[in-house]
Amino acid sequence: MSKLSAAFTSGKAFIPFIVAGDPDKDSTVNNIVAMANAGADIIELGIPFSDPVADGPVIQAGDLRAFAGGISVDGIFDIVATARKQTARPIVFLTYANIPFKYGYDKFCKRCSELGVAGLVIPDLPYEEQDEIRPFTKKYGLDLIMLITLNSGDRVAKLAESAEGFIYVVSSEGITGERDEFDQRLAGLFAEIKAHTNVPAALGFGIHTPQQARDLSRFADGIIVGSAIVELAAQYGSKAAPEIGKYTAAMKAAIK
Ligand SMILES: O=P(O)(O)OC[C@@H](O)[C@@H](O)c1c[nH]c2ccccc12
Repeated sequence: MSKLSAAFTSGKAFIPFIVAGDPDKDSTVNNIVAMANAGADIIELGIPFSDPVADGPVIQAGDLRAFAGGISVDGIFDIVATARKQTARPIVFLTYANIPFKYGYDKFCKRCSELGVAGLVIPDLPYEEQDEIRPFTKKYGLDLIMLITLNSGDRVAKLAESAEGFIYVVSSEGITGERDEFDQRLAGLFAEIKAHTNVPAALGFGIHTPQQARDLSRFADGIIVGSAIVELAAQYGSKAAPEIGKYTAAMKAAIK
């Protein structure tokens, strides 16, 4: 079984997101280790990008802090290598398609597999263009994470059937960021996905409170949170690890 799918076997999974290099490499390592020690089941590490079309203001600000700290893709690989000495928890990259393309698909995926990065979430990679990178994710044993939204319509079946690791269900239209209400149709979307695959499906976009996480995990196999954590990184800077750890523990406890 894929390492990512296995992270869902002992209950609901909590999947926190941070921006790599926000505000520097050492802090990112500390934040990864804090989230792992606090019970994160998978860690989603964002590779900052100059044109992050799906990122809301909180994550864009994290990207800018990371750029100001001089982050690079190789610097991000260094972060993972250092974190790996302290935790074996699965890591996935959230990356826009241009980054592995420019780095070179083969070299990028090879480096990921050497460091134990288990999968890639590529929000701007259309289903029809997956074939460009899939030979390389396959070659190096990485899971290519499918994104499914309420607007996926009749593509839900083929997306679910080609899924590996886990499925990222996007809760809402638009950009990342905290929300107070969620679409009533989400439970039905999960049911539809489950009719096509046994690959676990996690929900992200807008979730920030333990109560929301608890409610939504009635039908979602996992809960993904980004902006609320990146906000802690903004507030506490290089001293954010204990705060991020506390938040992770509270969210994990809510969905257990
Ligand atoms: O920030 P939120 O609303 O908690 O959503 C998670 C999200 O940040 C993270 O998974 C993510 C960051 N950038 C993205 C771009 C597309 C899809 C998802 C993401």
